[in-house]
Amino acid sequence: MNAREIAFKVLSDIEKNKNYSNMSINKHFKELEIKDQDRGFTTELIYGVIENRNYLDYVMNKLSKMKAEKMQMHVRIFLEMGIYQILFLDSVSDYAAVNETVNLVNGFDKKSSGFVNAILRNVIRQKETIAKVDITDNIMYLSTKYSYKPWMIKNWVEKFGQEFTEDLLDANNEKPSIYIRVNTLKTTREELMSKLSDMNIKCFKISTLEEAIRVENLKNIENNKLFKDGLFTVQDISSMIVGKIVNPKENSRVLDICSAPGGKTTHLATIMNNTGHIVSRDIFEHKIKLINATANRLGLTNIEAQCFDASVLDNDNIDKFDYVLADVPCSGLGIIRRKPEIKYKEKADLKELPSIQSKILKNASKYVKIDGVLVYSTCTIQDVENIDIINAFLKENDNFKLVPIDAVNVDVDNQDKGYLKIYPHIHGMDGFFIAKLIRVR
Ligand SMILES: C[S@@+](CC[C@H](N)C(=O)[O-])C[C@H]1O[C@@H](n2cnc3c(N)ncnc32)[C@H](O)[C@@H]1O
Repeated sequence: MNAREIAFKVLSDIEKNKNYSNMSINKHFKELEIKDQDRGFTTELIYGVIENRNYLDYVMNKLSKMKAEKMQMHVRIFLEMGIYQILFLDSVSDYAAVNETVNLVNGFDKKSSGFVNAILRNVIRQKETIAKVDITDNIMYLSTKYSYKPWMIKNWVEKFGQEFTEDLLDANNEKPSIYIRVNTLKTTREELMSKLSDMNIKCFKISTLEEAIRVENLKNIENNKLFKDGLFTVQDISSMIVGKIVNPKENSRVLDICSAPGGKTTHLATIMNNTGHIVSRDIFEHKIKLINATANRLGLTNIEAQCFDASVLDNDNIDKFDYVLADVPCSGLGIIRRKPEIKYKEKADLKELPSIQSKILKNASKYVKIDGVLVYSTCTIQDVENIDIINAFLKENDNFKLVPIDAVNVDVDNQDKGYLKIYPHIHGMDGFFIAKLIRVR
């Protein structure tokens, strides 16, 4: 199967089955045995189309009487793929973009190929004029140009201002770097970098985190021998910072109440040098095996994975833990670079989150011993899911207080106050919120 065909299959799967892009890509790449040289282009095409869908449909609508939202799904996706290649990919000639797309349509639905061919040729002919977004309303202009639901742009412009929002939108369209976390139980950063370099993988040390490496050209990770041997885990810097802030001592008792697939849990277990005991919970049974698989691969034996709903109070574990991490479910608006489909979430879909987050935080606090640490984190930049949750919690729980964060030097404006607000365009990493509290009595 060629790269464009696979991209079409993945895009259809994401749309039909509401799957996350990264999961659908992994699943299809595994099942379809894609050639190594096709992985990059296929991934770029999939992410490019999702990232720019509103804009691509806007361009399409300028040329077609039948509007994008009325088209059959497959015809629209073929057109989005073709227009994306013409307007965004310098590496693909206009001729190839049209011909390859039309060939694909022919094999799928012959009667639509003339229509697709005509639209794509018109895109090429009128490139200069149709590529421009001619919308005067600021919110609609930005939500078309950058492809977002208008409510998100409106929310950010009101909250952060125009310049901040545009910088954020630009950063969200950038390709995120890949970072790996060294399994310090099995190797050192230097040794791992040298082994990766032998595989022609470019490595760069991250000065602020001693276990972090930025890598380039690391493909087909699950089949990489060093990965299979458990020498590293793929994890963004922001997520590693959460582990650094919890920073559990050896032999302590830790509870991670929303822990699948286990990125932060395995980091905590490593920081503890595989001593003590970590109870790693998640509400989904099928995700528990992901935690166990990663722990096994990394050679960690101090993790006990359990299926448990964090919104239900577990009376058996009150006051039992030295450290509790609540890495709660959230809107994900800080990780749009990695999951661009988040741009199209409806406001209503996210309405319930703050009350779930508050409930989970409240329960999490009950498991913390006196003098114990409670860390709350999200991968979103929305105050309603972040600092507002913490402030409301502190109002009702004066036995907890925020404590200055000194494990990292990231958000100098806030970390002395006990929390970090991380933004992709300011800090060059996933957007996160992390608060550190201690139980004082
Ligand atoms: C942000 S993710 C956690 C990521 C994880 N800490 C890591 O670093 O790999 C949030 C997790 O919370 C889980 N979750 C959602 N609702 C939950 C609940 N009520 N109780 C426990 N886990 C829940 C989700 O299944 C998801 O795996």
